[in-house]
Amino acid sequence: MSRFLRLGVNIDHVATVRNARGGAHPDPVRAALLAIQAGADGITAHLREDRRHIIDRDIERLMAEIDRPLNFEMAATDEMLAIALRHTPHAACLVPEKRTEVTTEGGLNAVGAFDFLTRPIGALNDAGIRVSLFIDPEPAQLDAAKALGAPVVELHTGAYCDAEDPTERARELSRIVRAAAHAEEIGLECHAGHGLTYETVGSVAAIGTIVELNIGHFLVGEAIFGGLADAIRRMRAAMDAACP
Ligand SMILES: CC(=O)[C@@H](O)[C@H](O)COP(=O)(O)O
Ligand SMILES: NCC(=O)COP(=O)(O)O
Repeated sequence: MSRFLRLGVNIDHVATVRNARGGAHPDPVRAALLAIQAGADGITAHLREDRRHIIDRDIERLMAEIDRPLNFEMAATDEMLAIALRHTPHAACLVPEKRTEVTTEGGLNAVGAFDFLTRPIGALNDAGIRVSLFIDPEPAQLDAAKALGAPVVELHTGAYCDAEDPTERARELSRIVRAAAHAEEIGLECHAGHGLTYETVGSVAAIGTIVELNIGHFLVGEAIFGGLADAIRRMRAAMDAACP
């Protein structure tokens, strides 16, 4: 039997389209419910400090209306920590944020921001929220995550997905493979995500120590052409086909 790899569907960019007109349509919570029906094992939503896509009310509604784990992506700020502690989602994934970036450009610097991260990680752990750190696939970052008491890391797959040159893509994939092996060696649960597509997902899904993938932007884009449920089912099939 193949191993089970969870698919978390990120609905941020349903909210991007909604916010383009400032109204209520398309509703990201409706998208989350549809994603679950289509096979999502969890929902991921990133409440950015500038609220460019997901807004506070979306998080309140997701907590009330979905019956699958919510992975709440957040910057490690006092404001976001208070929101996480108020809602107590299943998981909180700490991500770096820059106001001017178009998307999350790199991983959290768990090594450099070690002292700064100690308090929010401790508070989330104490509240029973499963803490994950969104980091680049670097062993030193995983070691810092472990030392900080985070039980989970999510490896940033953006550099691998964005690489156009096959040699560079292979190099980026090996970094992910090595980091995922290191996660198992030091006892961290390993997730991955960012920029994954039908084309790039297989090589990451094939890494046996990764147990969850979080995928959003590509699925929302594909939904324009064939519907969200169909895109999720195709992604699930691509993951299953690659699972050892
Ligand atoms: C941390 C991460 O990877 C997600 O937040 C996702 O990329 C969607 O949000 P943005 O596109 O706004 O970064
Ligand atoms: N943490 C990664 C995520 O949730 C989805 O990233 P993307 O597929 O929207 O790039």
